[in-house]
Amino acid sequence: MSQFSYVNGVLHAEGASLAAIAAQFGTPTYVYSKAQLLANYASYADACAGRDALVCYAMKANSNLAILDLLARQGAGFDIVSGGELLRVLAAGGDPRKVIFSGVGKSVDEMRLALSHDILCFNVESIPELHRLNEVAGSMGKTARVSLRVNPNVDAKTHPYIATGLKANKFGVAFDDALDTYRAAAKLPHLEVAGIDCHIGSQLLDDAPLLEALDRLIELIDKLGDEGIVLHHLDIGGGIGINYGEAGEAPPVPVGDYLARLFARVDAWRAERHGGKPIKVIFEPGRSIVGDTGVLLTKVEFIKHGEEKNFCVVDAAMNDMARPALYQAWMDMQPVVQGKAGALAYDVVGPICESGDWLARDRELAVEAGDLLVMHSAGAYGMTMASNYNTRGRAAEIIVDGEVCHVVRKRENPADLYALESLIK
Ligand SMILES: Cc1ncc(COP(=O)(O)O)c(C=O)c1O
Ligand SMILES: N[C@@H](CCCC[NH3+])C(=O)O
Repeated sequence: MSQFSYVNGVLHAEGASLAAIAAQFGTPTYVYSKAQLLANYASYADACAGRDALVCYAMKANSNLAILDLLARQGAGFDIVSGGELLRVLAAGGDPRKVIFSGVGKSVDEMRLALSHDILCFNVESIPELHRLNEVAGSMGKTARVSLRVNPNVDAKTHPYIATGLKANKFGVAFDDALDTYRAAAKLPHLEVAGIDCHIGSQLLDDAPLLEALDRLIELIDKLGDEGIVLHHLDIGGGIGINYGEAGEAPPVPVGDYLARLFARVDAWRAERHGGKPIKVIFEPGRSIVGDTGVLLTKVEFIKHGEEKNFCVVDAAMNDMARPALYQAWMDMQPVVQGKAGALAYDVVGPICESGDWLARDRELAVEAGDLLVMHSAGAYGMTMASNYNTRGRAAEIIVDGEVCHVVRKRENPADLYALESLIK
């Protein structure tokens, strides 16, 4: 059940009116529901209960400290892609020993930082990265636990910009090169070969490609076992996609069903071919944890009737939410107050000087200047991909808990944006 619903014609987040939030805190503002966040996390945690499994929330989806803290308290680990994200985990009180470090371009400094905090595992993506990590670990007198990100060459059937498991993508080690790469890793003195991982793409509504990727990883684990390379974990990467509300969208497979199928395969393989030996299963979900946890609340500045189109100009823009501009993503927009007559087809656009600055196109909306709109399912890859283009301060972020609103990030003001700049003396 969604935590965003209309009460007496006004959209609420849990028990808080979005109209009241806009009046008190201004717009644009990201508003998140704590109950939704915890329910989404529980859909993974419950399916993992009693198993050797770890949910490493992919914090690139939303890295607000308060969100990380809430998840850490539930026992979550974190999937990070930078030293900055590790520092966020630490600042939020997360456990670095439940952190896995993904990404194709880890710097020496980032490796040092992660090793000094004894993270669970580095998800390594290339041979040069293995050598760099071996050297850095050696120089610190440490051993780095590594997993190889294997590219299983499975078609994730998602938007080409967010498919990552095909041969043409920059990510991972080719499936056919994986054994040799493991052999090379096993010889390096300051590395401990601990796992195998993959991430075939984001916004997958069906679990069939994920299960196909699992089968390919298992195939490799068997071959590695034959050579005496025994893995401690297998990491299947990101989670299931979510619905954005577009007509004709297929529903996402329920997380519990996906995990049940995945664990059934793992169990059968362990019993039949892995000699019953244990293996930890790691998940890196992002969007399915935070996507429908948040909305972007925005105010209509002007209604503009162009020659060919009607424009609803709002105070949020592509700098606040880049997904439509980047991926032509369809995001649902609804008025905060229901029941107005006189709907017209509008393009909802922001104030930025780019034709790509649109949030929604050809939507039937009954709106006038001063009205409030929300963009639904904006909790993932919204604030984390926001920029300061046009010297626009980034939006405030609020977490609603029942009727209580917590400001978990203040709105940026222009002085914040040029605080690090200086004039030539
Ligand atoms: C390595 C890695 N893990 C996990 C994720 C999270 O994916 P999702 O938000 O689809 O669950 C991503 C993003 O696509 C990723 O690149
Ligand atoms: N940023 C993307 C998802 C890709 C995430 C990174 N692997 C989105 O908004 O859909």
